Amino acid sequence: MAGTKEQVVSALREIEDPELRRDIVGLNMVQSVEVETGRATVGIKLPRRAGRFKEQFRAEAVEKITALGLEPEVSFSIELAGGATPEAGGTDASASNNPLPNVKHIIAVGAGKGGVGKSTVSVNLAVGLARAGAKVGLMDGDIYGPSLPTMLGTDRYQVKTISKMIVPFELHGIKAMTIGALVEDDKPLIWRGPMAHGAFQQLATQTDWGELDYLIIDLPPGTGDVPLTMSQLLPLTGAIVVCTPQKVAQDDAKRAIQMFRQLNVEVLGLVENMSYFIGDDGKEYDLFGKGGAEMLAQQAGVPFLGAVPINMNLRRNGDAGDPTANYTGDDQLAKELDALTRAAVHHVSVHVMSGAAAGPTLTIS
Ligand SMILES: Nc1ncnc2c1ncn2[C@@H]1O[C@H](COP(=O)(O)OP(=O)(O)OP(=O)(O)O)[C@@H](O)[C@H]1O
Repeated sequence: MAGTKEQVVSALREIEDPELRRDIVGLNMVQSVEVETGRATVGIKLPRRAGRFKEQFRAEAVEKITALGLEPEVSFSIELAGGATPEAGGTDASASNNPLPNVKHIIAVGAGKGGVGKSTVSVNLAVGLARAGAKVGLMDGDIYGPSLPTMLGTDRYQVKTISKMIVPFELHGIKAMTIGALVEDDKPLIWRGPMAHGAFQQLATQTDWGELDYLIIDLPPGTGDVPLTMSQLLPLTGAIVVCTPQKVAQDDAKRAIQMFRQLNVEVLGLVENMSYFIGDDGKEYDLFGKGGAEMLAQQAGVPFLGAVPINMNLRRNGDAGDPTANYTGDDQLAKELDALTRAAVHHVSVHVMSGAAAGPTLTIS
């Protein structure tokens, strides 16, 4: 006897999204299933991200339905909810007002407090994503105190422009640009509101980023002009907030989460940096009280992306402008950074799949 509708649904549950590692029924991709007179008609709706898996899903669905003794008819649609591309969070990355239409995901890395490791997380996330095969750009949005010239070693290179566009540095497998490369060394960077806006805008839109899977933006600490400019200018996928375990850092992180929410930017997750220290005796020391950020994440209802320990190689390689060495010279550190990268990608995907976030809608006057 030919299969029933329930059997078709349970067969479709065996088809897994290769990126999210969840089944297509659980991910709400299967929109309709009809079984009538020996024929199963299935409608599958894919978010744009998953469009490339269409033929793979079709082949699997056809095979499974045929095995149930039914004639398969499988149709697909690609989701562009309300004209917005879920790939760019709630905002419309294909709209004419998007200055970076060739960038799939823009992720800001912020912190309520200075010195907690925002730039360290930004750089290592960017390099980690690139090492996993993504096309990645890293923009130093910290226009007041750029760290990327040191952390990436860009000070060894000259900035070039072609047709008035800044050519980003290509190093450590990523493209990068920083205000530090455009101004004189050691000069204090004092920007009034409109100038800060202009500097950020120029870096974001006059750098020739080309096609990117991810553009990571390292923000200045705190809740000032730059995040506002950014949320007005760019269709962000979301933001990652970095904090250290101490109570004061968490209070500031709470403010940063609140700020992103007010700007209508999805908080993709919280990272606890300088979480603990592993001594030469192999013991773990919780210098600052590990675990606070995870609790804060729970309270604030945001994902916890992971903990990065205090690690001397991380500091040394940061000072030497060699982030690649974090992934090649210290297995434990590489494992921790890889886990962080994977968690970030996972939460980007989950957020994009949900298509839930309303993106920034303000425009610059
Ligand atoms: N987990 C860590 N282990 C060891 N050193 C670290 C770690 N995280 C950051 N550092 C070091 O601490 C210093 C400050 O880090 P970083 O510049 O990333 O912080 P930030 O939050 O971006 O600072 P700012 O507020 O100045 O922008 C750097 O020298 C960096 O190498």
